[in-house]
Amino acid sequence: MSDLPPGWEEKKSKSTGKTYYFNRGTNESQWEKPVERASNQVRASHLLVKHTESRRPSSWKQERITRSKDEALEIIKDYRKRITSGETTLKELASTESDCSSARKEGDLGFFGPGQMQKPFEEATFALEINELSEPVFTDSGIHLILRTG
Ligand SMILES: O=C(N[C@H](Cc1nc2ccccc2[nH]1)C(=O)O)c1cc2ccccc2s1
Repeated sequence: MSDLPPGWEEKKSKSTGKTYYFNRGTNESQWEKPVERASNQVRASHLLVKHTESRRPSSWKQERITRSKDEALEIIKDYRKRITSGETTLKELASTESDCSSARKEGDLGFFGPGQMQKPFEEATFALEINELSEPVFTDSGIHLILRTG
C-alpha cells in the first residue's frame, strides 16, 4: 500500500480502473500522487486526566478512576504550571500521568482532520499554533492539555 501524506486516500476510478487520490480536507480528487499532507490536517500530543464523570472512568493507570472533576482540574492546572515553568515537558508528563492509551507514545495522537476527534478537542487544537500548549480542555473523556506538534 503506497504511503500517502495524512488526509489523502487512494481510490480506483470506476470507469477506467485508474488510481486517483482523494483529499479528505477539500473533497477534491487528482490523478497525481500527493506529496504533502492535506492542508486541514493537524498533529497533537495530549495529557488526559480522567474523573468520575468521564465517559470511560478507567485507564491503563487506574482500573477505576475515583477523583472528582474538580480534583482533575487542579491536577491539570499543576501540570500546566510545571510545563510552562520548564520543569518538565508535556510529552514526559503524558508518558507517566496521562489516562489515555496514547501515553505509551508520549501522548502523540498522530495527524487528524475535522470530524475525527471530539469537537472541543478538535476546536482547541485547530486554534493552537504549532508548539503551543492549550489551556485545560474539557471533553466527555476528561480534562486535557494539548500540545499542537504539526
Ligand atoms: O480515544 C482515545 N483514548 C481514550 C481517551 C481519549 N479521549 C480523547 C478525546 C480526544 C482526543 C484524545 C482522546 N483520548 C481512552 O484511552 O479512554 C485514543 C487513544 C489513542 C491512541 C493513539 C492514537 C489516537 C488515540 S485516540
